[in-house]
Amino acid sequence: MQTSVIGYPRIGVNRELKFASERYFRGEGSKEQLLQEAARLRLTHWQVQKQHGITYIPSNDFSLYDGVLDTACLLNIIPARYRDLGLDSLETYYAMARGYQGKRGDVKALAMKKWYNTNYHYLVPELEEGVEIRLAGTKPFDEFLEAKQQGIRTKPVLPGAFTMLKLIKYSGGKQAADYAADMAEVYKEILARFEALGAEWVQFDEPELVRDLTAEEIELLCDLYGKILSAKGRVKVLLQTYFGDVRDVYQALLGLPCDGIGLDFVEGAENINLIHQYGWAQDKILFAGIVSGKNIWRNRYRESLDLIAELNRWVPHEQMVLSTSCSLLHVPYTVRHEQQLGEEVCRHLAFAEEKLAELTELAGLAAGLKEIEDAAELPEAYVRNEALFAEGNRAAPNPAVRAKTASLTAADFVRLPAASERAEIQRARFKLPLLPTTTIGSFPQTAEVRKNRTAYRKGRISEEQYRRFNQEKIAACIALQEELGLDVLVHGEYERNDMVEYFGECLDGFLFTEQGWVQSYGTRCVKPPIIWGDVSRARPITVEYAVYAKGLTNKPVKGMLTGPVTILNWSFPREDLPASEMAYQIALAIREEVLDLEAHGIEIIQIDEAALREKLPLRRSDWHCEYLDWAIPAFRLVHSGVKPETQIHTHMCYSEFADILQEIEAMDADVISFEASRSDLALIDVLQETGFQTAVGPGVYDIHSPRIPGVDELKEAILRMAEKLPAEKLWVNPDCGLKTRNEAEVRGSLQHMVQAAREVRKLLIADEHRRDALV
Ligand SMILES: CN1c2c(nc(N)[nH]c2=O)NC[C@@H]1CNc1ccc(C(=O)N[C@@H](CCC(=O)N[C@@H](CCC(=O)N[C@@H](CCC(=O)O)C(=O)O)C(=O)O)C(=O)O)cc1
Ligand SMILES: N[C@@H](CCS)C(=O)O
Ligand SMILES: [Zn+2]
Repeated sequence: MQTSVIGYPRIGVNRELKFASERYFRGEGSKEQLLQEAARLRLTHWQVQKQHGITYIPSNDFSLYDGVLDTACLLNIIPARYRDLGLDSLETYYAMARGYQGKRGDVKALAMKKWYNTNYHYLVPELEEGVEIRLAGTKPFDEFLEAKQQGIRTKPVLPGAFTMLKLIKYSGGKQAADYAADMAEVYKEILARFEALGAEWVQFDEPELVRDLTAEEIELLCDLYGKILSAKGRVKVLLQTYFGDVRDVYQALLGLPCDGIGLDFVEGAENINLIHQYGWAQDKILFAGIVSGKNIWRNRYRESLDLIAELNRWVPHEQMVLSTSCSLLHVPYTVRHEQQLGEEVCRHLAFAEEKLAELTELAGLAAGLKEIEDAAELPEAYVRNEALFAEGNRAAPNPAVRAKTASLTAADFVRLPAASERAEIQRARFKLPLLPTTTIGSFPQTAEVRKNRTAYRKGRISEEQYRRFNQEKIAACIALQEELGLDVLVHGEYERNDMVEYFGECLDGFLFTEQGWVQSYGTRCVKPPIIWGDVSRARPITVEYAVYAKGLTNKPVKGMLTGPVTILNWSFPREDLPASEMAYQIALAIREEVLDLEAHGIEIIQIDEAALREKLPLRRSDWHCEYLDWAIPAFRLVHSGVKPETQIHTHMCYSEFADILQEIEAMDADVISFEASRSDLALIDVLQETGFQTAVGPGVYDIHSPRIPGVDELKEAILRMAEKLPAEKLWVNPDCGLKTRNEAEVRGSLQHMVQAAREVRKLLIADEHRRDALV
């Protein structure tokens, strides 16, 4: 049986692409050096897949920043404000990705959004009226040729036309359907070019097909592909779906003149039922996504072979290719470099490279499926795999933890008194000014901050030296915030490598990797911890630094924690427990930390739920039973035990919140900060329309861009907020933590933010007085 990989990680085992890009951004490395490193990585990735015997190796899955942005540029979808900078194509690309502030102008970056239900973020293409969709680049063709020159005939991969049309933000009056004909023309041209270059297969990624689709959307899909495939020559087209099932379009897909359909059997359990119900098409190859592209656990061959056997009832062997369930972008490179985890753990793990081996091994076993059923002696690979799973529970259950989650009652999820009553108590306690200013938690994770951590980890400095350094940073951070005049301060999170990995390291039940990097956006990566056993808190985690920071100022200092849903969503979860049980275990551990902070005099505690929206099922019909019914209670469980006067904040980033505002309100926090700036503060309209009650801080500027927002721009943002929402419920803050920025950028931006808040505050108070005088 043949094998296919949907996409491969690209940042580099040692994050080489990140470092080369950031050197280039700082002006320390040339464009040639960056492009050379990129080419080296592409070759390495193709070679490793070839060595593992993968039949269909992807190309154009590589990106210097983001694949959707690459495709927007390829299709000429570049807003005028970036074109007008008059930069070369690479610099224009980075201006769209990161914003630009320099001699040629001052423009914000494109909006950034979560890539479906993952922790990867893509740049939202923006199509202005009058911009012609046309083929305006050669990247996919260049990379195909680059691989071909190395003797590897790849399967080029691009986001499909339907998905692109759905992801684009239309800034004129037109809509997706208005561009269908132009889009189809370009995709036809792309196919013709690949045909001429000698490609056998081209993969169009269509994850939009796993969402709920209307009749018009299905019509748009059929219309698009009817056109794109109408003049197709020999080159074969694979419509690749992932992250769910295609229940709304399965029959329509069978009717399209494509050559292959990729279905996800890991996250799309319903896909097998669709095949049962409607059969398969004789003219199509099934790319069966059976090896998970999201988890880091070994594939259980027996179950996969059972699934293949089941599929074989409708799809003959020769019409089936074994595939990953989605791109391997979402898992780390390889277990080989993990020195600390130990063999007894590592043998259960499969990162990208190990998944390549699994694909090939499984394909070999699947080819002899009949023999496995009949054989007296089972193949060695099969026996080895079964033995691994026969080891049983990897970590024994922790009876104390299980007893706690089992004895939870409804009252444990309710904070008293009601939010409105708490708001009064807290107003009297904190006496904060109108439009209080604060930040989201982290301050710059500079090279020296990381060096300090690395030095401590490697035993080059003592624990005391390590802590002293962090204390000095905290003291400087508090001094800076006082100097800038912020109202609610933070300690800066200098002790944390990452808001989730850090808690993973401090809680029992988690494992963490040394090299398990996964790209989150652009050059930024995370190392998700692994949930291995039952989770509990062995000792206080954040109290010491929080108390230290509080002792340095008379202003309130927010304690800073990561919430259970985010810790769970940004970790690699175990698969032998329901998500709700894992979430409640983590919630109980973080609850202990909340109560400890409160007991040590921390009056405001922020519990970040940055990832709350991320794992919301892609289909609305699945939202409650599968997710929100435990995710919201898990958050409530964390803070329900605090006193009325303790102010609980939460923070969420990079999501579309409009459709779950009711549930967000039900989290019952006292204050919520949202990402809003990069989506043009559109959220505040929805907050207004829905009469959102919780106090909010819709981020007033985008922290992911190095540009420093001007005072006027910030005033305008705050005024827009104050026009729509009651000023006494508004907070002023950046849209996320400041860890990715440098100190000069932070100082400049916060200075402007505080000044803008003060000026708007004055205006509002003057307005109020004027109104009072009139009355
Ligand atoms: C809010 N976001 C987060 C998401 N997911 C998370 N798990 N965490 C998040 O905060 N998803 C949505 C957004 C995404 N945003 C970001 C923002 C920034 C980063 C980021 O900066 N990542 C860092 C890596 C962070 C880290 O773990 N650093 C470690 C390791 C540092 C290191 O490289 N050490 C070197 C030596 C360095 C030296 O000596 O100078 C080494 O050990 O070899 C640490 O600080 O200890 C990044 O660099 O990409 C991610 C997501
Ligand atoms: N407190 C975290 C939240 C990021 S989503 C930070 O400031 O980095
Ligand atoms: Zn955030």
